[in-house]
Amino acid sequence: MIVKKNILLVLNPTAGSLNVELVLSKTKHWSQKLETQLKVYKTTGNNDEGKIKHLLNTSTYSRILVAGGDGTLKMVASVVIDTPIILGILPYGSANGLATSLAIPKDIDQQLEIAFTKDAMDMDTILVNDVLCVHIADMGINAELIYNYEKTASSGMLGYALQVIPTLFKSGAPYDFKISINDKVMKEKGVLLAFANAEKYGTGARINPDGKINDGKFEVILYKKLSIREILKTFFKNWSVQKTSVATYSTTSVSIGCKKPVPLQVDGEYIGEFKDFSAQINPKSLRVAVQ
Ligand SMILES: Nc1ncnc2c1ncn2[C@@H]1O[C@H](COP(=O)(O)OP(=O)(O)OP(=O)(O)O)[C@@H](O)[C@H]1O
Repeated sequence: MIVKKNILLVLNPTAGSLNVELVLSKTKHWSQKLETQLKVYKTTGNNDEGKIKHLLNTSTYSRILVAGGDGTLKMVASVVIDTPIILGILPYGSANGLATSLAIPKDIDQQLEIAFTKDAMDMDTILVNDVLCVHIADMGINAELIYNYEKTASSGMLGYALQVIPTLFKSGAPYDFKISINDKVMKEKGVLLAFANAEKYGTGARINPDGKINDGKFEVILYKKLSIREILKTFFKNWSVQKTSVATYSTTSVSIGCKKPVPLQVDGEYIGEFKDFSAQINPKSLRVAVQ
């Protein structure tokens, strides 16, 4: 008797750009073709994490395919972190930060081929103030922008762009940062300080050109200045800031103290305002199928 591999599809029916019927029928088709046993779990927004943990306790799954946005992906990642289970990404959110950095294609059949059949990359994750970060976290002006965007009913990139100017008017930036890396302490002023595991934001803007998601390190990137023009340019793929206004440190951990509370966002989600920050790498902690 052939024992079929168990595959779990976690699908968020409310995610930004998801066509539920299409994803379901294509995934079932690939599962039949590859002779796997498919279980579908549709999220409800109500204790999905607990219900997925329960499914994993009752059967052994070799892969979990995640159809949704960054929120759904993070929720599943937090369940499978430090386990051998491989994640397949079907990116259908309004912004798909990790998928952009991993160059997951737009075509559903190509996505499913990767998710079902390709080998896993063991990627690093970061813990930022005890919050799991798979992609990029930052403190300062971008987190203020995300906070203002989440407060309004607007959606999509335009809604986000419209918040740039009002955010800059109200902003608490520049901030005073005391950055401690190993035994070195640096006092710097800046408008944005990022903890970058990946190379690019979901928009495609390359914040961390030398960043590798599986090198056991992350980059602390300090933007000393950012003009309105430069912030607007972060919406475009070919964005790069002038080297003179940026300082980059590659590390496995950092702690940061601020004189006043600074807003923090992790993987596109606003977390809150803090005076003290810490970030540590969790090397090779998440297995993701890539091309
Ligand atoms: N059936 C559901 N009904 C309502 N909300 C849901 C449901 N399933 C999941 N959610 C909510 O969806 C959110 C996660 O959405 P996700 O991030 O995947 O998509 P998105 O918001 O379109 O994408 P992005 O994060 O890329 O902007 C969570 O807040 C979760 O609670």
